[in-house]
Amino acid sequence: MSATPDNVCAGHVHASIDISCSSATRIRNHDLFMLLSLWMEFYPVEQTQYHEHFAGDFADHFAGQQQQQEPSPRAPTALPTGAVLVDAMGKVAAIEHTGESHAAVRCLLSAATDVKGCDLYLSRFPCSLCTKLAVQAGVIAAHQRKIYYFPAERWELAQVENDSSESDEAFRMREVERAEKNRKTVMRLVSNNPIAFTLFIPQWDHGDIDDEFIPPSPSKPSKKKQTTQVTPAAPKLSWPIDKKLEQSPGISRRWPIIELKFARTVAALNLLAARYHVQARPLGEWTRRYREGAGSGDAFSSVEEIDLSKTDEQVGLPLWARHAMVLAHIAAKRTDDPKLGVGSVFVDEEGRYFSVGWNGYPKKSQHLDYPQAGADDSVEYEELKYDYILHSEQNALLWRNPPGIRAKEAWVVVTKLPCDECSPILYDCGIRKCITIPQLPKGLDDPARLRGLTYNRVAGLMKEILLFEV
Ligand SMILES: O=c1ccn([C@H]2C[C@H](O)[C@@H](COP(=O)(O)OP(=O)(O)OP(=O)(O)O)O2)c(=O)[nH]1
Repeated sequence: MSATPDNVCAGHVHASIDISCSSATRIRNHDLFMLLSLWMEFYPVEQTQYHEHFAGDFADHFAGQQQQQEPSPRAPTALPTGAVLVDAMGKVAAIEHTGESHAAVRCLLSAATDVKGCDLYLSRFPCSLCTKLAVQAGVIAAHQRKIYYFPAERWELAQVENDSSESDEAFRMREVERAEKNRKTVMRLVSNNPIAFTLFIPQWDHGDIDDEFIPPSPSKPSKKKQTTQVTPAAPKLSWPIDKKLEQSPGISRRWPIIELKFARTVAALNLLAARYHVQARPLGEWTRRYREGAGSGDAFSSVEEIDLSKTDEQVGLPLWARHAMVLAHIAAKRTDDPKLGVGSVFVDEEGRYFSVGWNGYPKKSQHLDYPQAGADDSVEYEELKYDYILHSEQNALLWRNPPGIRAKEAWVVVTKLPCDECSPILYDCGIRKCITIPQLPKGLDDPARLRGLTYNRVAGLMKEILLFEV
C-alpha cells in the first residue's frame, strides 16, 4: 500500500521512522531548513479570538497545543505559516511563525543580518506581500539563492474540502479564485526578478518507512497515565497536500513520489511531536534513575519523589517548551558528529526563537578534515573528535539573531544537558534558564565523566532547569 496524504490525516499511514537524535546520518541542509519551517506552523500561539474565528479543523489544529489561558490582546490575525531565512554560511538568520503577519514577512523584517543572498524556506506557497518584500529585500538576488516552498494546500481550502454544504461550496470557489490570483501575482513578481522558486519536500532518511506502522495517538494515553498525567493532548498535524500541483508541467510525472515524501514528512513530524509530549519536571524532582550513576558530589545525586500530577503551569513550563524541544531535535539531525546529534534553540522572554544551533565541525569543513573518534573507541588522543567539534550551544551562541544579543530571561532548549564547557559561556551570555533532556552519566566509568565532565556546572549556573525524560 502506498501512503497518501489522505491516509496520513486519517491516522492510517503506515510508517516506521527512526526519530532518535543519535543517528549517525545527517540530514541535508535543505531538508533541515524545510523541516524547521514546517514545524514553525505549529508554534503554539495563545488561545485568542483568532481561534474562535476559525472554526472546525482550524480550531482542532490548534486545540491540542493550547493550555487554558486568558485570551490575549495580541491575537494573531494571519493564517499559520512557518518560515526560515538562511544565510550564505548555511545558518538560520531568522526563524518565525505567524504572528499578526505571515512568518515570511516577520523573518524578512526581523533578521539582523543583511538578507541579501539568503535563501527563504516557506511552509506554504507565499502570498504576494511576502514575495514583494522578499524581492525588495534582495533575497535570492545573489546567484543561486532561492525561495523553497512546501506544497501544502491553503488552510482555508483544506477546511472546506472536508465539508460539502452549499455555503461552503461558495466559500471554496472564492478561495480557489483567490489562490489562483495570488499565484499569478507571485509569478509576475518573480518573473521580473532574478528569483528562483522551488517546490521542495524534505527527505527524512532516518530509518525505513514500512507499511505496517501506525503513528501513535498521543491524545489517547494509557489508563494509568490518564489518572496521573496532566499533560495537554499532543497536536495532531494533518497537512493536506495541494492536489492542483499534480497538473503542473514537470510535476505530474513525479507526483506519486511527491505524495509519498509529503506523507513521510507529516508522519515524521507527528512522531516527533508525540515523542516529546511528556511531562516536564524541575531538576530537584528528578534523578531517581540516575542516582546510581552519579557520584556523591554530583548535583544530580539527590532524590525526591516524582510528582506526576503537576500541571505545566505548576512546573513553570512555558507554552512553547515542547515545540522548542522538537525544533531542537530536528536541528540535531544536522550534526556531523558520527555518534550523537545535539540541537539547541534559544528562546527570549516573549517566546521568540532567536537562535538555532547543532553540534558539528567548523562550517564548510570537509568529511575527514578532523578526527572523528569518541572516547570509548580506544584510540590515541590525536584521533579524538572533542577538540574540534563545536557544541550545539556554542554554535547557537555564535548564530544569535541579532549577533551578541543578551535576551533578558532567555531560555536555552537543548537535547542534551549542557556540559561543563558550555554552561559557563551560556551563563556569561546571559542565559540562566534551561529546558533539556537528562542524558547523564551512565555510570562512574561513563566516557564523558572520565574526560572530566561532571555536569555540575549547569546546575550551579542556571537559575531554572526543567527536564523532559524521553
Ligand atoms: O552540552 C553539550 C555536550 C555535548 N555536545 C556534543 C558534542 C559532541 O559532538 C557530542 C558528544 O559529546 P560529549 O562531550 O557528551 O561526549 P561523550 O558522551 O563521551 O560522547 P561520545 O560517546 O560520542 O564519545 O555531543 C553538545 O553539543 N552539547
